[in-house]
Amino acid sequence: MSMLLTVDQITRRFGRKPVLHGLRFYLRRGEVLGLLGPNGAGKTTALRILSGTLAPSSGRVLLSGIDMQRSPRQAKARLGYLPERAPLYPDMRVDEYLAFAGRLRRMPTGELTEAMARVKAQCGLTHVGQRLLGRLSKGYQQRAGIAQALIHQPDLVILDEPADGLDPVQIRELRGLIRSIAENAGVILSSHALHEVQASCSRVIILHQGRQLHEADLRLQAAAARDVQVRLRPPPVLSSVLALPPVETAEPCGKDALRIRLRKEASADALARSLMEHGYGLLELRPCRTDLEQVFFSCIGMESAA
Ligand SMILES: Nc1ncnc2c1ncn2[C@@H]1O[C@H](COP(=O)(O)OP(=O)(O)OP(=O)(O)O)[C@@H](O)[C@H]1O
Repeated sequence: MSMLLTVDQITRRFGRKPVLHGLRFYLRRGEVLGLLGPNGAGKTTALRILSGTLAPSSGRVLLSGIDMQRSPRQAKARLGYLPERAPLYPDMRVDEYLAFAGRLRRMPTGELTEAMARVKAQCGLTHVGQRLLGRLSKGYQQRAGIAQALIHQPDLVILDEPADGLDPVQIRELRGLIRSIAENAGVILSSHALHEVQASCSRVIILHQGRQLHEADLRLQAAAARDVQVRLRPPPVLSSVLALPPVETAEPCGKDALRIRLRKEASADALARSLMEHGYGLLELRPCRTDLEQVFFSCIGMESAA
């Protein structure tokens, strides 16, 4: 996969106050990268720099190899951006708004009609084209904000706190929409909610006080969530455990104990049954902790139990 976005040692100061300290990361097409951090961590500032609406104090942003500062028009033509406060005009109808967004992107009329139908279908807006933006629910307003960011089929889509203020149903719909966007583009979103990033993103960067403190592949974390530790009597024979249907992988971890990764469709109950059917007594079976929550809270200097 080729590199879609390269962020190279970005810093930013406001007056004498440093707000970002040397951010460095990359993004590939098809990835959803989450910038996770508490309020004031620098997420919005970072996204504004990536979207070309704010200049960095130093460092470079390359989008498909195009330097954002040297060739801003070419670079911006390849990205769609939904700021923290969606740029909506309450007196515009959804169709008028999307047409306006397309004209700002200099799309020819013929192309625009097709593009509007496409983004409305993708964002679930087809039946509200004639509704005023100001009369839509927060969830639909957010969809309209995302639709304007997608109108020109960008390679990179940047969403600042897209789930903020949405109810649980709207959040679930948003997650589906983000997945559909990532089929054709790279996505970066910011959030202060760990569970939101875990649900939507393939990779996460934890930001705190403008510093990039941790980076993790969430697909590996998701697999790790299927890990359990078992202690068995008699002491387990690895090959016999590996042959059990619920088991994807197994490795010894201490006396009479194994760390087992369950197959996607398997449950811990099925594993327990299977082990007992094969003559093992179960002394212990417990889920292995995924450590992202612990890492997040230790990054921001709080205990995870807080
Ligand atoms: N235009 C500005 N002038 C001065 N300081 C600013 C400006 N914009 C942001 N800051 C400061 O930069 C720091 C990072 O702000 P930023 O909005 O990027 O954080 P954030 O992680 O997006 O927070 P939130 O989740 O609250 O939106 C904060 O201390 C903020 O007060």
